[in-house]
Amino acid sequence: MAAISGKVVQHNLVAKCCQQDRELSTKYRLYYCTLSRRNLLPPVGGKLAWNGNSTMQLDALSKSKRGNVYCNAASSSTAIPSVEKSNFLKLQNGSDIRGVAIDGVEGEPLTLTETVTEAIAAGFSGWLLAKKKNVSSKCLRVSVGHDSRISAQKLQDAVSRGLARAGVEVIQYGLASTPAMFNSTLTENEEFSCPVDGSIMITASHLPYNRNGFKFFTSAGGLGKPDIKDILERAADIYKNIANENSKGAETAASLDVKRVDYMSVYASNLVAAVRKAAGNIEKPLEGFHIVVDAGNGAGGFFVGKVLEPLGAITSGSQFLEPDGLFPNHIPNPEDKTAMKAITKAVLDNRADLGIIFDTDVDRSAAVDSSGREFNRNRLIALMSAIVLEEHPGTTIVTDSVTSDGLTTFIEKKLGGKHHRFKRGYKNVIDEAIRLNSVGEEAHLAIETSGHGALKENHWLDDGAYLMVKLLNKLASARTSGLGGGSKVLTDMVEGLEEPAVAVELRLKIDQNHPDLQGGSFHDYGEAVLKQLENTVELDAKLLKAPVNYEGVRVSGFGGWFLLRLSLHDPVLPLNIEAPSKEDAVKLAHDVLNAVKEFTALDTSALTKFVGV
Ligand SMILES: O=P(O)(O)OC[C@H]1O[C@H](O)[C@H](O)[C@@H](O)[C@@H]1O
Repeated sequence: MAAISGKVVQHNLVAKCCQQDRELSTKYRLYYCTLSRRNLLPPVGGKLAWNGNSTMQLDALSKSKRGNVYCNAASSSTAIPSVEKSNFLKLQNGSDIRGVAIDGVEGEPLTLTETVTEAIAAGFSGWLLAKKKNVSSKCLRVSVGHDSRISAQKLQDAVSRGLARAGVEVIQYGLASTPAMFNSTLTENEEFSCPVDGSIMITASHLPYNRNGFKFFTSAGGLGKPDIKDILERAADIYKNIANENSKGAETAASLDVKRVDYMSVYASNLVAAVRKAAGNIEKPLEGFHIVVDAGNGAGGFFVGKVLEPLGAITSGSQFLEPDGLFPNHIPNPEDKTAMKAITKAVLDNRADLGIIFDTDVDRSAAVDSSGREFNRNRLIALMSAIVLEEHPGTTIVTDSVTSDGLTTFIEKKLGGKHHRFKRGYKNVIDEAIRLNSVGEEAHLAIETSGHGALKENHWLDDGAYLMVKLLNKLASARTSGLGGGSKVLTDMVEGLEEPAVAVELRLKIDQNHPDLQGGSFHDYGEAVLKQLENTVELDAKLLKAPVNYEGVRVSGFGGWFLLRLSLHDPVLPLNIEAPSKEDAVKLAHDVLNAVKEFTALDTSALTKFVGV
């Protein structure tokens, strides 16, 4: 790891100067930075040494609440396998990176090795540097956090090494939530080394324990698909060098100095402040409310001790708050039926006023009222829309494509807002809301049935915890205005939302190796299936194609609707059906089956089973 032992230590020291640049008054800045750079000594025996005095002086001047930690600079001393560029590109999952980080699951070979991770982090540094024109890499700082996965520590160290290669200052947050990581690019607090120039969250959301991945942020928000591709291309280019250096690891291992900051406390205190402010600056606006949290052993446990308790809530009965990357209790996912059952049971068993559940990295959430009624999917969107439309009458609510017709009626007829049903994908929904505002259409909420949601007032931060803060504000303010306690105020807000008797999602796989693809991509094949369905629908008088639709084929009929579309990530066509009865749902499913049955690479068995053929 020659480069680490030389360049990294040097860069790290110089980066430290840049941080001091931000902290020190002009008078001292030049002196200390010049001093420490001057005292940098050349490599000795494969390692780099420097005169500790200047660093100590700098450290003494720093008021950061942090500790210095040392990662092993080299990950291994064995030969590192080569990785093709195409394999790097396969790690892209929409606007995230996802891969296998733990070996041992049959058919799932390791793709996110430490060296690959290092290369990706170095690729991000390169991308960031290219964005921040006229800034030296040595003046960039990047925060790194992770969820509760068992590969988290290993990848955090690898990310840190990759960043440090480029001379970027690394600030580790340890266990953190995805929204907190984005927030660290916006927070103005030099004591905590904020704002950072970029941020990396190590997470694979609700996926199985062996997976992991990365989300990247700057103050402009989460990176988009083209940025991720750019980072992976850069990573593929750098990989070979890193692998060569890492293969020499044992002889040249050195220590990498990174900072550790308890940023989750800063982030959580902002949430506490938001609730206090909304309640008229009351210290404990939730006093007497019993609220249980289910963190599913992900990163959301902080919400109990750092948010609810300081606000005065009783939190007994909260469960699965301890991080455990094997997720032994249930999948941390508000879309998962078992997970929703678990929080509902906790609410009922504890006679709590409200239940809150988060996904692994806390960018998604759902709630349960005191009677056990779930606020997730369309109902959570209805509730959030009611809250936001009280504050911003007439505003547009942007949602994903699988939202119900009943939700549109509720938002438009009952709440007097406008429902803009867009595409699936939290980033698509948020970007669309930002676009609408930029062309003069006011939109304050972008939210998905998956439990992702972002508000304009919160910098369009995709934040499950902030969604829950909006519910807490409502509880607290209802009581202040004498409307009584409990979660009835929330339940009343979704009164009138029409809900279908049947709502299903069937996921139809495309076999990518099937001869019917004729060497083409699953994407093209999926598009051909959709075109065929569209043509069939046009000839059927009982079916009506949605006049405005942004993805797939959405059709009304038999008192309900269906949407067939391409998955954002997988060779899959998800089919959503909602209908007033099973019989009507089956009729809709039948029409889809008849239209697509000639596509032999499409696995329609779920559909066949549903229609009972
Ligand atoms: O298109 P699908 O396979 O149904 O996946 C769509 C979903 O993928 C991820 O989970 C994203 O975080 C969601 O924002 C998105 O809605």
